[in-house]
Amino acid sequence: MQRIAYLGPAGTFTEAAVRTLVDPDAVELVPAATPPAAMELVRQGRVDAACVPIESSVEGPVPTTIDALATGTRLQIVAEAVLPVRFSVLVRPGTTAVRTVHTHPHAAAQVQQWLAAELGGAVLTLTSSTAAAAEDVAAGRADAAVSTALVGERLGLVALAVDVADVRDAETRFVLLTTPCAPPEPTGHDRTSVVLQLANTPGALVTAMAELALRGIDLTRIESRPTRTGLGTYRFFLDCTGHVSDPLVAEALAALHRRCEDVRFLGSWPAASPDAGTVPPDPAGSRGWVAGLGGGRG
Ligand SMILES: O=C(O)C(=O)Cc1ccccc1
Repeated sequence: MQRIAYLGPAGTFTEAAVRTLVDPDAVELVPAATPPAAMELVRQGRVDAACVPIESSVEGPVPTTIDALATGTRLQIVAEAVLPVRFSVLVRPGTTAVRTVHTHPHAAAQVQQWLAAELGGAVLTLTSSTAAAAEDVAAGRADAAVSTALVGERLGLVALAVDVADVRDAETRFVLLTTPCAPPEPTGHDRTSVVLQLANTPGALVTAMAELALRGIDLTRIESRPTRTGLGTYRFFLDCTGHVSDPLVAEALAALHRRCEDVRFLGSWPAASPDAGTVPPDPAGSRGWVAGLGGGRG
């Protein structure tokens, strides 16, 4: 039976995400304390895959996930799930005053106005997941947790408020990672991701991005993260539409490989949200035109 690690403990949004990506009855789900810990289990061969949150529509990237993707032995994204997130504020039955609140940083970012308005004086502590925060409440280590209704029911907590959100319709993207493998077959709605290490020269980033732009490849995400070797040195995470088997995406990756100090391929996989379209193999028939010149046509 395949073993799949996920950001636990049981009841996290990540568990809900992994359940949409694999048949939960056909795999063993293995909770891990943090995204890097889940990813390390894959690198050590102790699980077959890991599911981790990578970005949210409100707070942007999950830094621990993307840093662990850029360093250590390479892992590859093979699938993604985009989930709407709804928060409940959970307390133990009979709680009358809330002085401490625990939650995950991405949940905190999505309910900060609500917390300030409703629980203004409470001290916020960040936890490794929303379910871990709820466990803290159940164990008496916190008065309230920003978590999910489901975890509240499981732990015998009650909801002080449900459907709490500063921004309506927030979504989080989760990815399924394995050791390097042949990417899943192209579907026509795929996403490709790379991490670039660029020379510290004027125009290096613009030139790299131009390799996509000039081929009509849509850049769907760009992040920079410090390399931790000194101020002013960054890695760039680029997501684009298309699949490594699309000729234009392959050409762009080859050009990036020529231009960058290092390119780490993070995978090509079916996109869950509609921002990823197709990259036509020969827009305007230009390849056909060049091929024809060799035969005296055109
Ligand atoms: O803590 C969780 O339940 C997670 O899966 C991480 C997370 C936290 C907040 C929003 C989306 C994902």
